[in-house]
Amino acid sequence: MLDFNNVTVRYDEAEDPAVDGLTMQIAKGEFVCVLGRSGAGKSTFIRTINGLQPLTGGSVTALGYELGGLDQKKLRQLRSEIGMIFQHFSLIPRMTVRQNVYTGRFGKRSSYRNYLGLFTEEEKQLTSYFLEEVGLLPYADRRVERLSGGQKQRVGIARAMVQEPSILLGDEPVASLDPTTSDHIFQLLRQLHEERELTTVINVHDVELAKKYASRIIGLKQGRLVFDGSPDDMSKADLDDIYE
Ligand SMILES: Nc1ncnc2c1ncn2[C@@H]1O[C@H](COP(=O)(O)OP(=O)(O)OP(=O)(O)O)[C@@H](O)[C@H]1O
Repeated sequence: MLDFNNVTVRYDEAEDPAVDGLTMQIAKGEFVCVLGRSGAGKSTFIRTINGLQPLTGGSVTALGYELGGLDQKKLRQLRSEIGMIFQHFSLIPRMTVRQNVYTGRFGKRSSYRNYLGLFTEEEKQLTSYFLEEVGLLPYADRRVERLSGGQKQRVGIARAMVQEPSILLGDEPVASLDPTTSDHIFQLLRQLHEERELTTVINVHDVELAKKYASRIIGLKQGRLVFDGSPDDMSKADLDDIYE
């Protein structure tokens, strides 16, 4: 499903690489949480999966395609298979909940249809279905700027899901939310992960959330893999090593 082969990313002028020779595979159906200190390379790693982050060395293969070697059309097609949710939601505040969720379909449609805002009956139903799944159907016509942080992230999740992705990525999706809301969001993500048979990779700062919801935990430190195992395998010493 995802294959990382000696992946290295070095930003211009940085002394050390942000991701340093990462080699591993992620299989279909895994729910992976990525842990690490601030600056450990988690966001950079996540962004290599949808081709947002150019590599300095190595290769990433997603769904059988090596990301580095794709033309624009194929890259767009592959990206439409990969949903992403963000820490700061990345929504359009003045648009309604439903309009924001529709934008998740854009990668799957012609620019012409996007420009005219033409949506098929099936796309409308899909949008309503996921708004119901995330508990926001009653808010469908409300502007996003009038929602709470937790509700905004539910919009972000619905937007990713209408894309009908096979892979779901999350870059600190609960870092701006309180602990109870964060737990509810993870519960929802895990539920959708099972229902839609996704492969999920999420960066998270909260170790307890990772232990509760992940099937596999990856620990990064200075861009290197220092832990890779199930939540049950992760000892206090492993955690100390990741965060020291
Ligand atoms: N656009 C950039 N240009 C230069 N250096 C960058 C850039 N983005 C990240 N870095 C550096 O790369 C390293 C890894 O950053 P990254 O954002 O991937 O870490 P992170 O683990 O996601 O951190 P955080 O938890 O704070 O979001 C850091 O040293 C950071 O300063």
